[in-house]
Amino acid sequence: MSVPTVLVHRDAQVLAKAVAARLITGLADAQAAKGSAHLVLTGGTIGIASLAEVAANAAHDAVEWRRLDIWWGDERFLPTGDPERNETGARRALLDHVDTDPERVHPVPGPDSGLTAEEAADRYAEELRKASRPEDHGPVPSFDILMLGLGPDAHVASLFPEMPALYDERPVVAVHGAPKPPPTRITMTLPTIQAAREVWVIAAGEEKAGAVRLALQGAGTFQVPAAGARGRVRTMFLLDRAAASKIPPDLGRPASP
Ligand SMILES: O=C(O)[C@H](O)[C@@H](O)[C@H](O)[C@H](O)COP(=O)(O)O
Repeated sequence: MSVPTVLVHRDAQVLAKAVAARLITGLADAQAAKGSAHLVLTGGTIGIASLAEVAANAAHDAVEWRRLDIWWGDERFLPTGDPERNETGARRALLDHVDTDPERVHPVPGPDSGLTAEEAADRYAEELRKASRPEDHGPVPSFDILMLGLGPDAHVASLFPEMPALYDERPVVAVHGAPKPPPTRITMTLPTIQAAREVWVIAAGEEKAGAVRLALQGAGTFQVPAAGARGRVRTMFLLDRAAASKIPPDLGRPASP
C-alpha cells in the first residue's frame, strides 16, 4: 500500500475546486491510457461539493463521461431518489449535468428494490465481480480513483470504528446501527478500498483534524478505519488548513499559498 501524500489547501472552497481539477485530469489521463476508467464516489459535504465543482469546471468535458464506470464507496440504505442518498447528491451535483452511460452508473440498490440490506450488499458485490477482469486479480475492478470523505471519528465510507464491517472479508457489506444517520448502510470494505489504484481522502474543517492525525500516524484500522484508506499506487490526503491543523508540519505540503 502507498504512503499518503498530504496536500493542504487554504480553505474548503479551494479544496473542492482543487479536487475537481485533479479529478478531471486524473480521469482523462486514465481514459487516455486505457480507453475507460472506474471512479468510486463518496457522500458527505466536501465529497459532493467537489462533484459540483467538476460540473462547474469548463474542463470537465476532457473526461469521456460515457466511458466512465461510476460506483459508490457507500450508500445510505434509502429508496432511490431519497435526498439523503449519496447517489441523489451525486446526481444533483454532477451526474445530471454530464453525458454518462446509464449502463455504467452503478447505484447501490435501496429498499425499493425489494432487497434486504444484506441482499443489496451481495447484489452490489456481484455487480463489482462482473465488472472485474482477470488482470484485476480480485473480485472488484482496479478502480482508478476512489474518493473518501472522513468522519470526525475517522470513519471512511460507512466503516465506523470498532464495527464488524472492519473485520469482514467480503467486498461489500451491510451496516446496521451506524452512529451517523441513517443507521442502515451498505459499504465497501477495506480490502475493496485498497484494491483501488488511487485512494483520495478528502477532509475539511477543524472537527476532522484529530481523525486526520490518527489516520496518518499508523493507528490500527479497527479504531481508526481511515488508517486503512490506502491505494495500491497512490494515496492522497487532500485537506484544508483546518483539517490539517493537527498533523506534524513535516507531513503536510502546502498546495495553495
Ligand atoms: O454516507 C456518508 O455520509 C459518507 O459516505 C461519509 O463517509 C462521509 O463522507 C463522511 O461522514 C464525511 O462527511 P462530511 O464531509 O459531511 O463531514
